[in-house]
Amino acid sequence: MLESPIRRGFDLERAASAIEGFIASKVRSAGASGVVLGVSGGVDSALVLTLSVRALGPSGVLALIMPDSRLTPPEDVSDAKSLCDLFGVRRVEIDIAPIHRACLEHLPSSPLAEGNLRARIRMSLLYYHANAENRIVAGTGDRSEYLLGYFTKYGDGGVDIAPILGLYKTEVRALAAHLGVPERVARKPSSPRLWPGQTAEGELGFSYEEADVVLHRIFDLGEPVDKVRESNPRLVDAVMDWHRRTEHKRAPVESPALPL
Ligand SMILES: Nc1ncnc2c1ncn2[C@@H]1O[C@H](COP(=O)(O)OP(=O)(O)OC[C@H]2O[C@@H]([n+]3cccc(C(=O)O)c3)[C@H](O)[C@@H]2O)[C@@H](O)[C@H]1O
Ligand SMILES: Nc1ncnc2c1ncn2[C@@H]1O[C@H](COP(=O)(O)OP(=O)(O)OP(=O)(O)O)[C@@H](O)[C@H]1O
Ligand SMILES: [Mg+2]
Repeated sequence: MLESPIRRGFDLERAASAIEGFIASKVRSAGASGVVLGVSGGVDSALVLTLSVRALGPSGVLALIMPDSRLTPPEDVSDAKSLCDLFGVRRVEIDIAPIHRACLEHLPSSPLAEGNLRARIRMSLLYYHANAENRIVAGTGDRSEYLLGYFTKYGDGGVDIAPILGLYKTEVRALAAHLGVPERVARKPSSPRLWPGQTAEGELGFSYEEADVVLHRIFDLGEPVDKVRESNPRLVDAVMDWHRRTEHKRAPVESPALPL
């Protein structure tokens, strides 16, 4: 029996069945023909692809491979293609470089905004295909990214369903390997690849192995932050800083109460 690296007694096989049931039920209740998702060559999208195929069969899944040809490593594209071929899933490849370049002709320079624009272009292309083929957009965000707010609002965060939002990154890797995702993808260091040289752990300032333990103790076990802090104050402060700064990404859009 495969165990979660951080949660005792949490059975990843049963988690996989629950996620597969969720995907099938959401597609059914939406009256959709299946899901569409972006497949990057990274582990999160590889796992959602795997679970979606198990839930819906290959014909229920459409994969968009959306490299920016100026930035995306070619091995990511070949990993993404191989994964789709492994599962017999239809794949559409779209180079987003010309779209990104065309947008920026009209926009002032900002490295962060230019990076997030890539995620938002991908979201728009996913929704185009969702509309065109009566599919729903399957998100690939995991619990670590969600609690840290490590995603682009209305970019990779703009989705219809979030099948792996309950799994920490360390669990995503374990489950992906268990379900047959090739090791090189299951172990690939995470990166949004929104700008040159970007890695998730480099930008966050800590590893997912470190963060997941802290997040689990605080958000699942309900331990007081001050108690968790005793083990490693700098780490816990850094993790909670990401969490607090991104509260707005997890909250419903706010509107004023009107004096009616
Ligand atoms: N208090 C508040 N209440 C309501 N809205 C608020 C707000 N503060 C900012 N905002 C809005 O949010 C915007 C900032 O959020 P956002 O646009 O997301 O931008 P931001 O969080 O600054 O950047 C996105 C982060 O997610 C990372 N990322 C992106 C994509 C994928 C992955 C990955 O894991 O692969 C990671 C990326 O590397 C970067 O660190 C502001 O421009 C503003 O519009
Ligand atoms: N080149 C790409 N082609 C298709 N989809 C992409 C591409 N880059 C990013 N995406 C979409 O955006 C999502 C968020 O990117 P992110 O990097 O967090 O996920 P990942 O690459 O699947 O895994 P990891 O977080 O471990 O790198 C991806 O899972 C995928 O759905
Ligand atoms: Mg990635």
